[in-house]
Amino acid sequence: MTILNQILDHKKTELEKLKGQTPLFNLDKKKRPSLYDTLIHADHLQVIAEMKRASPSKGDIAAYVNPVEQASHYESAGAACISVLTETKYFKGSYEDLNAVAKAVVIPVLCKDFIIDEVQIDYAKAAGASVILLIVAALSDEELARLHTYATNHDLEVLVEVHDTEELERALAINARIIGVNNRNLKTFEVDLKQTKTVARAFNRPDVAFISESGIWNEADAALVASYGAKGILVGESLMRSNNIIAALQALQVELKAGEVR
Ligand SMILES: O=C(O)c1ccccc1NCC(=O)[C@H](O)[C@H](O)COP(=O)(O)O
Repeated sequence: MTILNQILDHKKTELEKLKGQTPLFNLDKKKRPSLYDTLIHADHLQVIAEMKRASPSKGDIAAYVNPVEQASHYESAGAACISVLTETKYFKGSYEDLNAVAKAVVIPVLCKDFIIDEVQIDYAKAAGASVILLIVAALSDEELARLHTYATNHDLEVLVEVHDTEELERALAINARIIGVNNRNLKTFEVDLKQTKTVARAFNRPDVAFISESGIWNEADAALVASYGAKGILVGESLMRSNNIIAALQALQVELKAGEVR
């Protein structure tokens, strides 16, 4: 059984609990900038900086980091968005982390989870997210379209994650505006930044904000995926492990040159 299937099986068991409760979070509603607009108008690579305590591939990364401090460093270093992992069992995240970060920053906040049901979107919104993630590999076409519509009807932006060109076609079929290619193979955990190139070359849609996710460690990695056409990157582990978060994040914000090779 793949790790994705294990995570999704566990999610199904959690859904009943979520459905039996009402999400109660302390939040003053903020109007955050649009992640899509930021990406589309970018003149330098935009960083979605992730609050990631642990992962299935690496185990503990930074289990006891204070999410508010981490997010505040990200925001002051110029991050375009903060991604907060809310999955509990494998990533040690929570909706409480998301809510704490949402209260502390004014930039867009992404709820990074394995969403398979509307109730999770309700929790993400209630906790303060302005963006949610939908993973094409985790959903049927009908589920993907339904959850995408549900989120956008609730004033949320959606990052639609793909791993290959087949999944890209499925994302384009629901008119996804923000598409991210995950460079991590969820079966082997291998990371290959060339996945970004393969997917970028398969479409030419300047109206779609295209980002590259996972395995970005330094300026050279950032410049490489920018040269493939990425307007943004989603970065977790390298920033979580950095002892100079601000410098590390600023180095990733490389200039976007017009007419990058795709
Ligand atoms: O990170 C994992 O091990 C992982 C395993 C299975 C499913 C998802 C996983 N990660 C989620 C992510 O998409 C990453 O946290 C995100 O792209 C940042 O990646 P990185 O910069 O490599 O930490």
